[in-house]
Amino acid sequence: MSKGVLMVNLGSPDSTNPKDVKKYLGEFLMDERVIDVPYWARTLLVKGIILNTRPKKSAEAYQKIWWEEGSPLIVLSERLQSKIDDNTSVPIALAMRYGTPSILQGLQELHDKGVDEVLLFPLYPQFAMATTETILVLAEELRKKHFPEMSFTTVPPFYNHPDYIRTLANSIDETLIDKEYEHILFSYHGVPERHIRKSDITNSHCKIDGSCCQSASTAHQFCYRHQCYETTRLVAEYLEMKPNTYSVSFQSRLGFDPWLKPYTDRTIERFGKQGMKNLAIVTPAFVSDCLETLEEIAMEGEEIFHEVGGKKFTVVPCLNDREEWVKVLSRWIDEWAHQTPVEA
Ligand SMILES: C=CC1=C(C)c2cc3[nH]c(cc4nc(cc5[nH]c(cc1n2)c(C)c5CCC(=O)O)C(CCC(=O)O)=C4C)c(C)c3C=C
Ligand SMILES: [Fe+2]
Ligand SMILES: [Fe+2]
Repeated sequence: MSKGVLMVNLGSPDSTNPKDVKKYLGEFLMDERVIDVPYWARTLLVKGIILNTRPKKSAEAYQKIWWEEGSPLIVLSERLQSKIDDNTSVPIALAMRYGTPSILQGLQELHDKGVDEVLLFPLYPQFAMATTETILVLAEELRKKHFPEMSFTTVPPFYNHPDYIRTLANSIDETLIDKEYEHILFSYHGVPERHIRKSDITNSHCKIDGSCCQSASTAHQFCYRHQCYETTRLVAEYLEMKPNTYSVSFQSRLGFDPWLKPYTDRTIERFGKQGMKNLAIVTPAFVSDCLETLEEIAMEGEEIFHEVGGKKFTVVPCLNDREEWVKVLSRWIDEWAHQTPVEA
């Protein structure tokens, strides 16, 4: 048996051309775990409505953050892969759930290197059906179809792993050490409330009323909301943050369904209106900076804050390819690769 790793991130369009953005959004939004309505309704909504207007607007947003080497999300994921590769002897392939390099290409790359035991590594700290689950389902479909001899092990969501919490806390500390700030906002990507109910394996725990996520439940292994609040609680504990100096919000909502609240844009606006002058913001649902952090938070968020009287808006970068994070991931991979199988 030969081992290898497939790291999977979300993906980006091939370029900022509206045609490429449309192709990417089409693949992304037609995923039944992203827009989880019957196929006919999804087709009507995505192909009939969203793809007629959104690609132009999204392309303009991508143009503001695009780098010479390409999409920040892809470039940063490649840098992470390359640095981990330097630290471990295990073959590491990188794939994107949407766009390229695809999961099929990543598995093929590992297969060509003789790998038949794959560590599937979704690059998401918190579980969501629109992120972790869709990667695992597609990878398994492709394995069965193209690589039946392969076996998979999956890296579980690491939202509460001490190594992740410490690395995230250190990155916050490093960014904010000499900065004045009154409050840290932990802004996570949002999901429709319906997704939380669908992922509730008990069918009864999640009430989305603010209390369920604090009472113990087996539902929490698949509860994005619980996992976001846990990441926040553990980082706050690690940094010994005082109550009321930090809070949680959810960004990037799309459409008219209720999404997880409170919404980030409205929270930033409220803080400014209440007289807050120095706000810091961290985005723990993203391990790599991307459109949602570089444009929606660092540009739009800052603009909202300034419009309502805020002065200083400090954004903590994602973990990206920072050294401590590379070391953590390399160690996780090495520990998996060198563990001795448990005897039956
Ligand atoms: C119903 C729509 C969406 C759900 C649900 C959703 C969940 C979700 N997404 C991320 C991470 C990222 N999303 C990004 C971009 C993005 N997300 C949506 C829609 C949903 N996301 C859209 C339409 C877009 C594209 C941009 C736009 O038109 O607004 C990105 C950035 C990609 C990039 O190229 O930089 C990331 C990363 C998570 C973690 C998540 C659920 C927890
Ligand atoms: Fe998203
Ligand atoms: Fe919950």
